[in-house]
Amino acid sequence: MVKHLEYTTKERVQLGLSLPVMEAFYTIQGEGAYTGQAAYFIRLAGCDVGCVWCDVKESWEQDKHPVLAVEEIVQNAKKYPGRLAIITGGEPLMHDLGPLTQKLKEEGFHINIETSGAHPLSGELDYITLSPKKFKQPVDEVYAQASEFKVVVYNKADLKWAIELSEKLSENCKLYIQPEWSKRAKITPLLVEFVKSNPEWQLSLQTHKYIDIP
Ligand SMILES: C[S@@+](CC[C@H](N)C(=O)[O-])C[C@H]1O[C@@H](n2cnc3c(N)ncnc32)[C@H](O)[C@@H]1O
Ligand SMILES: Nc1nc2[nH]cc(C(=O)O)c2c(=O)[nH]1
Ligand code: SF4
Ligand SMILES: [Mg+2]
Repeated sequence: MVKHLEYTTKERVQLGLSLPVMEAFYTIQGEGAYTGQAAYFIRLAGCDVGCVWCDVKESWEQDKHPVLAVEEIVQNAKKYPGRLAIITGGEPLMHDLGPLTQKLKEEGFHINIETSGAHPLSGELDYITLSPKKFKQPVDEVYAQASEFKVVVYNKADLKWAIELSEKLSENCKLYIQPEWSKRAKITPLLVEFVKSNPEWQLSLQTHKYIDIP
């Protein structure tokens, strides 16, 4: 019998050949060590972490967003002059990032990921931003591989939690604390004092929100 070579959409997503994309846009990285650099953001849909203060809750339900072939995602990225791609979500590690990152690499992209670390790594990633969540904690592999650790601080107790978790990171991982956006007026002054007392940590602000760009 002849084997079917055509995959269903569901099978293509399982293999990472196609991915659900909520949005993709060319902007400036607003957070962390790459702040200020032009970047093409690919926001994959689907998240099972459920942060109460998540600023993109529309991304959570995978089925509400179109599924695109990775070739199409990369063709769209290539329309812009920058060659920094940032894969975010939703939780991008819920998907197999092998085929997408392979195509991006073929086109000369440097690839960063924004992740909660709640699922194992996949694909070829140049820079891993781990932003841990109490709602579903990171797996050990992501702690070990993280380039940058970016803890969103919603209340004062989160600072103690950030220090405890940072024990699991590699020695050269950069450490950031970032105010939760709705609490920024109250929390930012605390974070300034924290960084002054703990200079191995740096302050990350969501600068894109202050200047009202995507
Ligand atoms: C929307 S998440 C998507 C990627 C991944 N799910 C994660 O949480 O890292 C992108 C970044 O925004 C941060 N973030 C989300 N909501 C935020 C908020 N209300 N205030 C500050 N940072 C927030 C996350 O912690 C993460 O670093
Ligand atoms: N400009 C800009 N920078 C960002 N850095 C991380 C973002 C994200 O939502 O993952 C983000 C975003 O949504 N916009
Ligand atoms: S893990 Fe990221 S996308 Fe998912 S709910 Fe938390 S902040 Fe939002
Ligand atoms: Mg964002």
